[in-house]
Amino acid sequence: MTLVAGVDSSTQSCKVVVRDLETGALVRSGRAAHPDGTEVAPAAWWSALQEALAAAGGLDDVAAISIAGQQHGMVVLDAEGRVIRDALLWNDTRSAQAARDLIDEVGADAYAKRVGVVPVASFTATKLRWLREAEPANAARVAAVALPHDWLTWRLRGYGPADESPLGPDLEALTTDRSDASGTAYWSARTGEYDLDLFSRALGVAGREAGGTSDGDPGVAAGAPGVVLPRVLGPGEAAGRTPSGVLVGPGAGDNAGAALGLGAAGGDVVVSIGTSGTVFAVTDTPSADPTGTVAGFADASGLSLPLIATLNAARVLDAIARLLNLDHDGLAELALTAEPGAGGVVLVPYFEGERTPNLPDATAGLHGLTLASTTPANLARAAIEGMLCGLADGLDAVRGVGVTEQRILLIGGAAQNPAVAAVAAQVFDAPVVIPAPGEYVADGGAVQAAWALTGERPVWTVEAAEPLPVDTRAVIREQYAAARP
Ligand SMILES: Nc1ncnc2c1ncn2[C@@H]1O[C@H](COP(=O)(O)OP(=O)(O)O)[C@@H](O)[C@H]1O
Ligand SMILES: O=C(CO)[C@@H](O)[C@H](O)COP(=O)(O)O
Repeated sequence: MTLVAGVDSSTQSCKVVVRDLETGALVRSGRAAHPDGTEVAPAAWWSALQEALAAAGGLDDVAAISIAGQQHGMVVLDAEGRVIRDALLWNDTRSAQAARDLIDEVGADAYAKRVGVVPVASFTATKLRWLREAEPANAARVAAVALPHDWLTWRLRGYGPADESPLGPDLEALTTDRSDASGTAYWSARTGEYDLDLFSRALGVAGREAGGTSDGDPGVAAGAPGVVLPRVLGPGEAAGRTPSGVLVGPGAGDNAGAALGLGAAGGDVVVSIGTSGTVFAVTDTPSADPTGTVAGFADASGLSLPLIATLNAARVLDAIARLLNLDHDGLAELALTAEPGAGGVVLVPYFEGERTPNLPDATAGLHGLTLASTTPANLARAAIEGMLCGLADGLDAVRGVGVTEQRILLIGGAAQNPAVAAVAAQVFDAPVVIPAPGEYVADGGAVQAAWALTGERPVWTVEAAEPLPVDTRAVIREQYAAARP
């Protein structure tokens, strides 16, 4: 049996799946936790990857692997291949002013036309601008900028600081893929190229794409001017091999990874409820929304991935469950005892600020409280309703760039919660399908590994329950629309 592995290095944890190349059957899996916080030492991802790989039985009998991961995080490397400072993650909002400054200089329309996105604090370019202004000494040392999955892929192939890696700090060997590059705000899904002017506006120095074509190739001579940006691999293109010879696929941003793992196609809209809430679809043509609500990302199969993301999803439920002293099942049970609309109680869940809508400094608010409506059950339901209403607004925005859906595929840690499923059928006005419990981002990595190994995208079956019948309760979105800013 030939085995392939996929990784999801996500915000909260690292997950590994090992699958049979022929059938796609899950053979082994493993996971390990990531530290909390919006600023994380990449070394923690590397040790979580080792732990999750060991839990999944290691790579000795695995032919190929590919790493998908959280998007946008800023990993800055010096000329010795060392990480200069902790990575700022996608949900770190300190670069909100930097985003506004970049838009003022370039224009929202121009950004959308050039790179398919308008900067918000999540995107890498804004984090580089923040670094340049807040930590100029660190900015001056930057020799390469990578995303989380780029850096892990590079380390897995044996690169890194000389005292930590067999192949040393060859920055020219850095790679990324189309989907993750499209989340930087300096790479265009439309042209398939870096926009080096937008990069230098962010960090204040010139950038250039790494020249190495694969392990062993000489690439651009070390010391060539300009900050190194990872070479952008196409779908099915290998990044190289691990020191022990395992083929390494291109990797992907986690949402593009999930689309690949699910086999999402025309008519499918994916709603993912993990740390982030995301709504996205695979489309033939890139989108360019000048309002910046919908990001015109690339997918991991050569197509496009219009996407909205919220900063407040599964952890809203974690917080309210904690407050009510319940576990996830207890929260579900309690929420389902309340009526749709939660007796008029609305939770606008901007606990971490918000990205959709773009309100980086917002906080959460509870509305509609009366003495009669202030019950644990209404609060539990309001948390689920508020979180899903944010995503339903996002679905409307994704429809606004021309996406039409026949069904919604609901995935991510919170999708298995029975109350989330039931309320989703009341909030979304389209059939909701819940795929079998699984790690679809890591599965996308396994698809990439198989693709890089054989030259063909594998066709594996994804099990799913019957669609939930549409059960729209208009009150839920109406009262949310009245309460949110
Ligand atoms: N049954 C459940 N109900 C609600 N939330 C859940 C449930 N199971 C897991 N979660 C939450 O889902 C999140 C993890 O989901 P995941 O998709 O793995 O996130 P990420 O990929 O961002 O790390 C955690 O916040 C976890 O508490
Ligand atoms: O910022 C985005 C997408 O633009 C997020 O979706 C991140 O990619 C984090 O994903 P999770 O860890 O929540 O899956």
